[in-house]
Amino acid sequence: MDFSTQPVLQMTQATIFQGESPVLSEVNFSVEQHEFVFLIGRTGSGKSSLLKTLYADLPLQAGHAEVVGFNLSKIKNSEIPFLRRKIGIIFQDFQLFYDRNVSENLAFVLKATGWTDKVKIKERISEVLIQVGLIDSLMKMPHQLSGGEQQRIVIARALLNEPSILLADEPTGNLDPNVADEIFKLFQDINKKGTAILMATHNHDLLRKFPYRVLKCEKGKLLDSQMHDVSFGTSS
Ligand SMILES: Nc1ncnc2c1ncn2[C@@H]1O[C@H](COP(=O)(O)OP(=O)(O)OP(=O)(O)O)[C@@H](O)[C@H]1O
Repeated sequence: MDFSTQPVLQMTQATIFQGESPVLSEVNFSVEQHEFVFLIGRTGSGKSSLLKTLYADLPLQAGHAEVVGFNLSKIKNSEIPFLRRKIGIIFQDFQLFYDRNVSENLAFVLKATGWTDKVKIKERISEVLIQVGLIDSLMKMPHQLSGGEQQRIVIARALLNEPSILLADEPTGNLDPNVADEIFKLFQDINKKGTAILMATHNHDLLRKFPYRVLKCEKGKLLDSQMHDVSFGTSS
């Protein structure tokens, strides 16, 4: 079987819950390996809840979802770290360890995901830092870096285990417009190298500038620009 033709994630008739309350229902969509997809919708419309369900932070209580080969209805707690190894997760707030330098922040993730060979750990850390343009910051503490640089480290951290998809929740939300553009370019480069991207954003400039596919949370449903006429104007 040629796995490159399999969608990297697929949801069928899913309901996204926060506790007992349904947030989105009849969710049907898939993302292919090469795709860059925006996720939009008003505040509180369910973007973060959908992303959290995809990385098994919220349980899938109804419907079907397959993410990087894991069936979310059947996933065991012990399997969740393996799911997250194949998904890179990027938040708006950086969640770096501020008492460890960049190298230690990245090494922590590698060790926690089963890497033991010190030489390989060092090599992989260098590779991802080169990819995000921050190899010179290897020994710096996070507070010595700008917001944009910290976000690059977070992206480097997400890339460590060569994920099939990056799930990004407002990754440019706290950054100046110029810095946000640079970070966005980095996501595009990563996508061109074959990693799918699903990015929640309120940034209408990005939506206007880049004609990627759009998923929109609206009135408890998920609209897909491949099938529906999705307007950007009401998504903030
Ligand atoms: N931890 C939680 N417990 C209970 N309800 C929650 C929780 N987090 C979010 N909700 C509710 O779920 C709904 C969807 O919220 P969610 O955070 O997914 O929206 P969002 O589209 O990501 O919003 P934003 O753009 O502001 O990040 C909202 O009604 C929200 O109040």
